[in-house]
Amino acid sequence: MPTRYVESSRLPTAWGVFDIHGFDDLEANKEHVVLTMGDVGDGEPVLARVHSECLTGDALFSLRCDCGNQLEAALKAIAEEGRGALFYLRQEGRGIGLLNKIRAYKLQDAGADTVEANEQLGFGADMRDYSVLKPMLEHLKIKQVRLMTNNPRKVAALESAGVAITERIPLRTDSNPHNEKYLQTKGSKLGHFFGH
Ligand SMILES: Nc1nc2c(ncn2[C@@H]2O[C@H](COP(=O)(O)OP(=O)(O)OP(=O)(O)O)[C@@H](O)[C@H]2O)c(=O)[nH]1
Repeated sequence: MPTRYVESSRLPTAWGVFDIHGFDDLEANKEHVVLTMGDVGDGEPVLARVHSECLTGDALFSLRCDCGNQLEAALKAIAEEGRGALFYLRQEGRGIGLLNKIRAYKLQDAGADTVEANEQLGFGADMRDYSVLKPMLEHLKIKQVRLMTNNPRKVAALESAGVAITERIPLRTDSNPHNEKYLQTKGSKLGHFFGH
């Protein structure tokens, strides 16, 4: 059973009330959460965001990435519609974890891009596994989504979880001097979409 999510002072209370659902991912030994608003299990397309954990961007306001701004923009869009779901997956650092992401930042400060830094640490460019989405979507009875993302892998992941993507909604936020190269590399090397 979901319980009420109490918004932080960073989210305007005018956005309304989200429910929070917890999911145990026993295989990966992770705990994920989903914030929902409204009736998401009625079979109609659900405005949705699959967001990967980024402690530095989401909680510590780092400008090195676009994560915090995207999280806020997605919650706002859901609140404006009064219905939707935000899947917050514990896949810190594109799946390499927080400490390795910090190591990768050091390599980026020395000139590597975000993909090269992962490779220099012995990881693939993107180590995320989205298989946990299937039981979460089934539990919430979500069958169709309008997905807020620039990432083609997330579109594929949801499709393979058996969900129809009725629309992909780009989620661009303003760049800054600290994340410009990172955003460029996501476009050139990770295939992120830039437009509709
Ligand atoms: N390894 C690594 N991970 C990073 C770096 N910068 C941000 N991240 C992680 O990248 C992930 C970004 O997640 P999302 O914003 O959900 O996804 P995305 O792939 O950018 O796709 P969108 O849906 O278009 O935002 C988070 O897990 C961040 O911690 C980096 O330089 N190196």
